[in-house]
Amino acid sequence: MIELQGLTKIYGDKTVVDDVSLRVDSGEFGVLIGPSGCGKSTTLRMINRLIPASRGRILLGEDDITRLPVEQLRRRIGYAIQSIGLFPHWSVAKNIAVVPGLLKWPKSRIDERVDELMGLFHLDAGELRDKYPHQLSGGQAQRVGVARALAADPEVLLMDEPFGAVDPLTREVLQDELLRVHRHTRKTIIFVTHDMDEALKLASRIALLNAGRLVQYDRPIELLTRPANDFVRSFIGKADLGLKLLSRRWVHQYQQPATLRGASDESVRISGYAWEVDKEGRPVCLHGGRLHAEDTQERTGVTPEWSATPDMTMKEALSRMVWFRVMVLPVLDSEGRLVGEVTMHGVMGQQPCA
Ligand SMILES: Nc1ncnc2c1ncn2[C@@H]1O[C@H](COP(=O)(O)OP(=O)(O)OP(=O)(O)O)[C@@H](O)[C@H]1O
Repeated sequence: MIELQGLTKIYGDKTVVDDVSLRVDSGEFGVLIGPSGCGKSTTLRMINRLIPASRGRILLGEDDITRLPVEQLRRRIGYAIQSIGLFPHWSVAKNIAVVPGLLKWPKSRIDERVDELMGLFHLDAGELRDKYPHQLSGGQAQRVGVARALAADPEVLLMDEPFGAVDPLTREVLQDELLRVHRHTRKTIIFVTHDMDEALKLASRIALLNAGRLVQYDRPIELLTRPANDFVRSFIGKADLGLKLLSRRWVHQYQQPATLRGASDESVRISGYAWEVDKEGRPVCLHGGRLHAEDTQERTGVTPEWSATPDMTMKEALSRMVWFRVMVLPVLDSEGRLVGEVTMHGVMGQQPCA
């Protein structure tokens, strides 16, 4: 657990971190986000004691970090940064082993730990152990940087825009890997980014800073649905707030009972469409339910793409509705049987169930 209490940093007459208080519980994935210059990196550097705080306290578990010997702090807090900072003349293995080496672990334990971490990050130890940083791809170098930060099994991992310099595809892969490693290790993470999509994907809690002050500290869904003020609204809402929101919601939250062909004429009249299913309960086609009046085709064959599953995000379901020009998607179980439907009308008007 990391707790910041009234954390403040003043340079000259400028307060760059201003009375920030927040707590990241054990095993949580906290993300610091905000516009350039809002004080994210300065906050992280104070936590790591790379720079001293002007006021306030930082607790690591029960301990005030200013009272911990520096080598204990380095062991308990891992640090990974965008520029990676790998030593260019050291091999991958030696780079990963920096902190265990400082802690004077026996060689056999260090070797074992290096292999374990390379495995965790899908780095082929046979091929890469003795390579030098300039022989790695950007994604591989980032993995080595994060593996190095985890080498001494710290309680907390601080990450300052670690994926800022890699291409978007590699970035997504690295994000997925980090989520997997987080699930596996349950480390407490504090991650700095200025990319809202990255924050929404990774965070269990997001701290939004502006001009050194903490504006809102909340779960991603709360930030999206209950922004504390206009600054939050404009920071998250600039591009595609609605779609971001639907990327955190799931089909099963919007799912309704399907209207079947042969149901009472009244229910078919109200919904304007009905599903025809085969003997096993798999949908065969939809009668009605198209977006446009010119789509006069009465019976529309159901394909695997034109359907949803309960664990699909509503963003993807909506995208499919738009692509197939339909008002409604069948929701299928793993056997392809019709278990419900989601509708455009439901997305617009209905509060999702918990
Ligand atoms: N050593 C320093 N002396 C004076 N001002 C500093 C110093 N270090 C940082 N600052 C100022 O503190 C403010 C916060 O900087 P910081 O690097 O924490 O911002 P950030 O939110 O991480 O920004 P970015 O997203 O651009 O990396 C900036 O205005 C910066 O110019």
